[in-house]
Amino acid sequence: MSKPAYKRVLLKLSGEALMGDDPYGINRGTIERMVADVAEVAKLGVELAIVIGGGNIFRGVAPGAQGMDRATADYMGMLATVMNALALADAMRHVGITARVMSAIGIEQVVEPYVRPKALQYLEEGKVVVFAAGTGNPFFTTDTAAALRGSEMSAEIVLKATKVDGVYTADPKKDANATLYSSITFDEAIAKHLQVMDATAFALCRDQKLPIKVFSITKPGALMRVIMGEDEGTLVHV
Ligand SMILES: Nc1ncnc2c1ncn2[C@@H]1O[C@H](COP(=O)(O)OP(=O)(O)OP(=O)(O)O)[C@@H](O)[C@H]1O
Ligand SMILES: O=c1ccn([C@@H]2O[C@H](COP(=O)(O)O)[C@@H](O)[C@H]2O)c(=O)[nH]1
Repeated sequence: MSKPAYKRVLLKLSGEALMGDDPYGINRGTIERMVADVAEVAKLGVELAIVIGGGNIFRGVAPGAQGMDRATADYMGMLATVMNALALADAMRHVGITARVMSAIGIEQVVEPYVRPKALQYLEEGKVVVFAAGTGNPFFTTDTAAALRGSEMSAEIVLKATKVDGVYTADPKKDANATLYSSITFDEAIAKHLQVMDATAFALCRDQKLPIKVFSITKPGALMRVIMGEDEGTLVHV
């Protein structure tokens, strides 16, 4: 069997994808399918650092957050990612994968704080590290957290596992004529205002020369094909 294309990756898992067909929250079957994909990769010996989004929970509370102070709402969003991270780590435990959750905001009774050398040690030990609470700062996103933690962990690539199968000329959920890029430069993605990731995340990855692969988390076998270096999704590069 051929070898994985990467030794260490930063996997950004869509929070919104976790709700499956439910209106919000965590769909059991969906998280189990995601974890099965992750477990397959972890068992190959690929070091996995994961950042999880919060759209599945935050979308549920968003109507109540209307008119709120932005920073307060953002802290609520970050807390949503902590819940997802705990659920993800627990689902991994069920399939025999050891995961450690590290939070960017201090809630030490619940999860350990993010400490870079400790996270690196866990990865070297073969544990999956789930980074919760994004960057720990309001006005950012978990995509930027993925770019940040990917850089800090010296990952070879950021894998954005989302609800669409790559980067399109426009949002494919809104424009039926949008076409898929097989690759695109960071500068082009930023200049064209492609909203699949925020510009801060693109800019940080560009400056760190950290490529991004955007692919579908719902497409069976897509994560494994990406890990094996096969043609899947869109590569965003310098
Ligand atoms: N040019 C584009 N190409 C592809 N997707 C795009 C584009 N523009 C906008 N999108 C939208 O971006 C979404 C993915 O990004 P988004 O950050 O919203 O979600 P996520 O990362 O999957 O979820 P979460 O934020 O909960 O983790 C896609 O579902 C798609 O509808
Ligand atoms: O560094 C961060 C990361 C996230 N947030 C807030 O959390 C929600 C959920 O994250 P998604 O990236 O949208 O999944 C986000 O909308 C922000 O409100 C943050 O403030 N800082």
